[in-house]
Amino acid sequence: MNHFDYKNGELHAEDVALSAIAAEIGTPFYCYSTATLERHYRVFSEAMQKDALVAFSVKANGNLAVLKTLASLGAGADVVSGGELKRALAAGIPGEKIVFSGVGKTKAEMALGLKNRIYQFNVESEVELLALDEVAGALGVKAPVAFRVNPDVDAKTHAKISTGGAETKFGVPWSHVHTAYATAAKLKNIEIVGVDVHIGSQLTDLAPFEAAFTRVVELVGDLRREGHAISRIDLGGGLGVPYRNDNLPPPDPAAYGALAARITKNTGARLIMEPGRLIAANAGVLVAGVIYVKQGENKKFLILDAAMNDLIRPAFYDAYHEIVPVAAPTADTQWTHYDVVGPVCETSDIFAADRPLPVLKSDDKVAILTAGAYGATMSSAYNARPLAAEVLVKGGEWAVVRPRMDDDALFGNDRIPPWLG
Ligand SMILES: Cc1ncc(COP(=O)(O)O)c(C=O)c1O
Ligand SMILES: N[C@@H](CCCC[NH3+])C(=O)O
Repeated sequence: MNHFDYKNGELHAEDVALSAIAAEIGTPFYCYSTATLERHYRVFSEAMQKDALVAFSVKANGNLAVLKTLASLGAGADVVSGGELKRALAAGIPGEKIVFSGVGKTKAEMALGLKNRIYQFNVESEVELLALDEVAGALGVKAPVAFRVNPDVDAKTHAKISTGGAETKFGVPWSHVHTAYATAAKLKNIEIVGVDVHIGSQLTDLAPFEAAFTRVVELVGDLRREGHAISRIDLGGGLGVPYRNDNLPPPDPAAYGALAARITKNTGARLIMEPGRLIAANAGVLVAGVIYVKQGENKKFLILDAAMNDLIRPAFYDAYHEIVPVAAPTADTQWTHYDVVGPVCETSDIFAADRPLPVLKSDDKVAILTAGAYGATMSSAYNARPLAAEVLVKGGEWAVVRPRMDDDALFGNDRIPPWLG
C-alpha cells in the first residue's frame, strides 16, 4: 500500500491533501509519511534476526520528528558526525543503540560519543584508533571498537556512492586489517567488539553484498583464531529502493535479511544493520509549485520553485526521480513533455529532461517522489534560497517539523567587520 496516493482527484500523503498543506505554508516543502516510515522500519527489522540492531542512518534523514518516529519503534542510529550524534540523542535514541561511522572523527566527536556511552565506534584507520585510545584514556573509559574494513568489492552502483573499492577512502585496506586488530588489542583504552563493512548505497543486486559479507565472515573466523573477541558484525546499509516505475524493483528486505542470516549464521555474532534510504526515501516527497512555463527554442521548461539546492540528487548523481502532478490527471488531461528545472543559476539545476507530464501552468503543484532520503539532509541555501519547510503527516494530521528558513537564519548570522562600519 502506498501512502502517497490520489484520492478525490488530489495527491494525498496518507489522509492529508498536499494542496491543503501547500495552501497553508506555501511551496516548496518536504512531506514525510509516518505510516510509510513505520512500515519500512517494521518490514526491515522483521527481515533481520530478532536481536539485530537496526541503526537508521541519520544522514539519510535527520529531522528530529523522523528520528523520534523511528526511535519509538526501537530504532538505533548510525551517525557520522557530532551533529548527527546530537540529533540522534535529542530524538531520544539512547547511546547504547548508536554506532559512529566516518573516516574523519575528530577528538571532540569521539569524546562526545564516549561520554554518551555509544554502542560502537566504526574505526576506519590506525591513526584514528590511536586518537580514540588517547581520548578514551583521558576520560577513563574503554572505547568499543569495530574496524570498518574495505573488502575491495565492486558495489555495482553509481561511482559516486560506491564505498567498498580499494580506491576509495573508506575502511581499513584489506591488507592492513590484521595489523590494525593486533594494534588495537595492545591498547589499554580500546575494547575490540566487532567488524564492520559498508560497500555503498542504492545497491540493486544482492551479489556484491554476498561477496562482501562472505569476505567479512571469513575474516571474523581468522580474527577469532588470532585471539580477538568478535561478538558483533555490522553489515552497514546500502539496499536500494525503486526510483523508477518502469524499472524492476531492487531485492526486498526479506531476501537481503535472509542473505545476511545465511552468511553469518555460524558466527553467533550480533548483527548491526545501518539502513538509511530504504527506510526514508519512499516515505517522503518534495512538493513544488510551478513558477513559469517557459517556451525554449525547441522545448518547454517547467520552472519550479524547488531547485537543486533543495534536492541535489539529479544534479549530483544524474539521479532519476518520478515527478507527478498534485492534481490527479483525468481522461481529458492534455499531456506534453517538459524539462523540469529550478530557478538556480546552474545548468545542472534540472530535475528531469523531456519528462511527460500533464500540461501545467503557473501555481500548479507537482510532487517529486522518493525524496525522503538524502533530500533535505543534502540541501543548501545556495543562491540565498531558504531551506525548504519539512512536514510530517500521520493519518489525517500534519505538522510542520521544520519551518522554512527565515531571513534571520539565511543571513542574520553574517557579521560586518569593524572597517565596514
Ligand atoms: C557507513 C554508512 N552506513 C550506512 C549508510 C546508509 O546507506 P543507505 O542509505 O544506502 O542504506 C551509509 C551511506 O551510504 C554509510 O556511509
Ligand atoms: N547521498 C547519496 C548516497 C550516499 C550515501 C552516503 N554514504 C544519495 O543521495 O544517493
